[in-house]
Amino acid sequence: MTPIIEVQQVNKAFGGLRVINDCSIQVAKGSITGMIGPNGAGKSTLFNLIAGALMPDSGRVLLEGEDITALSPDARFHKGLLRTFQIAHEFSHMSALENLMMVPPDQPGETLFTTWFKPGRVRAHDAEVRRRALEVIDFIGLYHVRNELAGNLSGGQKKLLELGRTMMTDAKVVLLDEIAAGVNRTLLGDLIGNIKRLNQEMGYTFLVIEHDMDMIAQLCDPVIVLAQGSVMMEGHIDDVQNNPEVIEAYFGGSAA
Ligand SMILES: Nc1ncnc2c1ncn2[C@@H]1O[C@H](COP(=O)(O)OP(=O)(O)OP(=O)(O)O)[C@@H](O)[C@H]1O
Repeated sequence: MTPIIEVQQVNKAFGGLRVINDCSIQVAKGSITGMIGPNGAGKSTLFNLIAGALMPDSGRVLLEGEDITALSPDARFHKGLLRTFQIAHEFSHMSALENLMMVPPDQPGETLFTTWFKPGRVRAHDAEVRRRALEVIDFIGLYHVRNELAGNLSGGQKKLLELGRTMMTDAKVVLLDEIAAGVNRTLLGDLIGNIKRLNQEMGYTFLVIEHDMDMIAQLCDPVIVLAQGSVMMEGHIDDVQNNPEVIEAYFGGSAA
């Protein structure tokens, strides 16, 4: 396999609490890799380390073989590594289509952060951006609500819109953090279908943190199990779910 993301012997502590413990993972290019683990296992922390929101105390993060450990989240975003964001409060009063148009594909000097908070800087009426946004909104099945305010969309529709925002960029790897939470079953089916299409038709690699085992089973292979900040096992979901150590980590002791 060709890794697109490599986490090499990463450690991270908050105060005295060691949350990521000599952790190494590889995400294969073209895969939809799942990450599961009991509450507090360090999944979100690891995501933040990969996305650049946190710096490791030691160890390295590589994207396509390049050491990106010292890069900011913006720099990683421009290299095609991104995570979905909840629709920010400020943008809930804009239409679904406009929300997509706020994400410029590749404008030097513009970042997700600056476009999010300085909408005036974005050429929102650019015909090319609009054309792309219309394509994307059609792809994610929200064409019929394109002019609805984002704030009025259902929880599931918002998740689809978040996924659509990644399509306004030249994403290579998308980190999805609990995207199924609060989404009804019908829209969850749409979400899973879209993630698969983005993977198969557009070559996106996904790393997915999810508590919803159904979604993991339908979507992810392989699945990485994180426990106490390091990898407990990695494999097909069937093997993971039948592994006694994993069952113990989830259901034994005080773990949720
Ligand atoms: N900024 C922080 N400062 C201090 N402790 C933190 C910080 N972020 C996370 N932690 C602690 O690190 C541990 C791992 O948290 P993390 O959110 O990464 O786990 P998780 O596997 O994503 O859990 P969950 O499934 O509940 O979301 C927890 O004990 C948490 O309290």
